[in-house]
Amino acid sequence: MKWTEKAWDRIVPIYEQIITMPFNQELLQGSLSKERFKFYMAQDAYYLGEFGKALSTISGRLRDLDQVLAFSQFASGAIVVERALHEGYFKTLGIPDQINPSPTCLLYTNYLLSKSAYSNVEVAVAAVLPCFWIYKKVGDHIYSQQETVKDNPYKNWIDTYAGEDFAKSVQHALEIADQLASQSSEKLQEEMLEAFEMATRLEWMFWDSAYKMEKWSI
Ligand SMILES: Cc1ncc(C[n+]2csc(CCO)c2C)c(N)n1
Repeated sequence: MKWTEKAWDRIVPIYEQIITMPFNQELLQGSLSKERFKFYMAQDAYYLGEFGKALSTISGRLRDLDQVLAFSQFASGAIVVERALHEGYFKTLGIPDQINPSPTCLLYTNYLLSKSAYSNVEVAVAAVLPCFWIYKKVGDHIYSQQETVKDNPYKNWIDTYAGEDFAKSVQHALEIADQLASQSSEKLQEEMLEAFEMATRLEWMFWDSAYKMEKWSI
């Protein structure tokens, strides 16, 4: 069994809950409040910048040059989306340039930055994988259902991760994770699974915190 198959099996219960979260249901229906979407967008822009840095760090730590190149392309992909948000949604929604991360956003980004710098690079790759894979799965799910909803105001955002190029990146990231896992000990593979599960949980929390428009309690 491939490592990625084991990884998916492990997070199926979380994935099933992600699909039915109010944030994603309302995004799909087009009924999500503008306030919540705006909160999400601002936090996501912060997330994307930090995620891009984590991917760059991983890129520099990989040994195989094809993998180095792939991760540096993923990093620029994340920053390009961040820039596009700034040019587009930030202006139309009136989001300020300076974003203070919410507790969950800071938790998730710092988790990824810390894994990318201080864990084995195999574990770091496993930690960033849910970002790709969960968005692909959730995106496909939403995309397949949204035909029923006319004039969804969030259509542009839903389309962001629906293209062929994104599908190829996800496939490539999965292949790299499997290549690395196949050269790793059982113990390291288990550590990779744990990081993958933790980051999946943090994806759930990121949507949940956007729906709640989470604030710092002090
Ligand atoms: C919280 C959060 N998690 C994942 C993504 C999706 N995403 C961000 S960068 C990237 C791949 C490289 O461009 C993908 C798939 C997001 N937008 N926000």
